[in-house]
Amino acid sequence: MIQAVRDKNQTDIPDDFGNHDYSPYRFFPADEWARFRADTPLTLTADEVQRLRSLGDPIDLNEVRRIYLSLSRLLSAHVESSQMLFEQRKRFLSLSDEAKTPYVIGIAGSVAVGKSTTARILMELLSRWPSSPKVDLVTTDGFLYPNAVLQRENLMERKGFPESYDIGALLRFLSAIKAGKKDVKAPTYSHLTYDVLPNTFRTIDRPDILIFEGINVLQSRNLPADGKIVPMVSDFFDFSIYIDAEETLIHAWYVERFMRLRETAFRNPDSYFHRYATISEKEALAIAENLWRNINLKNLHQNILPTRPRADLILQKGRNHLIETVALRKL
Ligand SMILES: Nc1ncnc2c1ncn2[C@@H]1O[C@H](COP(=O)(O)OP(=O)(O)O)[C@@H](O)[C@H]1O
Ligand SMILES: CC(C)(COP(=O)(O)O)[C@@H](O)C(=O)NCCC(=O)O
Repeated sequence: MIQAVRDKNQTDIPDDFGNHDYSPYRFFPADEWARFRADTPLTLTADEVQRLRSLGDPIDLNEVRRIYLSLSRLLSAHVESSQMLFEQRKRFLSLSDEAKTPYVIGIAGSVAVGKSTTARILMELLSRWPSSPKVDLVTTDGFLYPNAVLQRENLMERKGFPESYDIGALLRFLSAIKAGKKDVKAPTYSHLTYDVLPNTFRTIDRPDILIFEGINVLQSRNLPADGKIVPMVSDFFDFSIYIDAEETLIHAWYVERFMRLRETAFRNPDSYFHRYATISEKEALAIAENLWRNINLKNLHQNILPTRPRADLILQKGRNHLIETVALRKL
């Protein structure tokens, strides 16, 4: 069974030139991957994992042990070597006042695939390594244009598509972070109001690691007609992760989450989706299916999945959000 998944995936992800004959990834079935945790201690408790997981994500301590301890060990090795290189370069160039810059990890994947849970678990685990006590997490939804702008530009049905983000603000944010600037402001988003929060920012002050999570973080931009070279979000990344699953599974997770939100968040009269808490189950299912098919699935096909081969590491999930295979870039 594992072998079948492995073989299928090996040809599923082509190399950078679209070649399906060999893959730039090395594929590890979850149980093999789990061995790389070596003697890394489990520093999270079952209660903490429960607090960190998103609605509908059944991740437990066993999954943290199986997948995330090895991953945090690998990432922390990357962070430590980049810190060592930074110190050596500083000595080599006799630079005494060079500001340390955060190590930036990007997390990409479809809506409802579970990016937030992965990001929060990694944040907690990485902050317990001595080399990176300060880890921050920023999500790209804060960089969406406000609903008023999306409505004016007829983009409400394109929320999450590249044109719905203020990409300039996003690049300015990452550029300030990577320049080692103090107190960089990150805009915030509310799933309750389904809108960016006006004049509400988080302050990011030179963390050791910044995790930057969102559906769009591995997208490249088309070159403008004037031939100017434009940066892309991933230019600021030191490491990137794509969370992957079969489309049918993500579809089910989206719809299940929508139906559970009807029992929880949508009951709040301030929720943008409050009206969906009171309609019949059949009507609500139709709305969820429609949102999935007309917005999120289209976005997955057109803009998210094509970025998967750009990731350094791919976590492939199966049923119940359990990770079955880890693909790590060899080159
Ligand atoms: N309409 C909503 N109301 C409240 N919370 C939501 C809503 N939609 C998504 N969320 C929450 O927002 C977070 C991000 O969701 P999403 O962007 O789909 O990414 P992912 O599922 O990959 O983390 C998740 O924790 C999810 O539970
Ligand atoms: C806000 C989102 C685009 C996710 O954005 P991200 O945090 O990945 O930048 C997504 O949750 C969303 O609202 N999609 C639009 C269709 C829907 O309501 O599901």
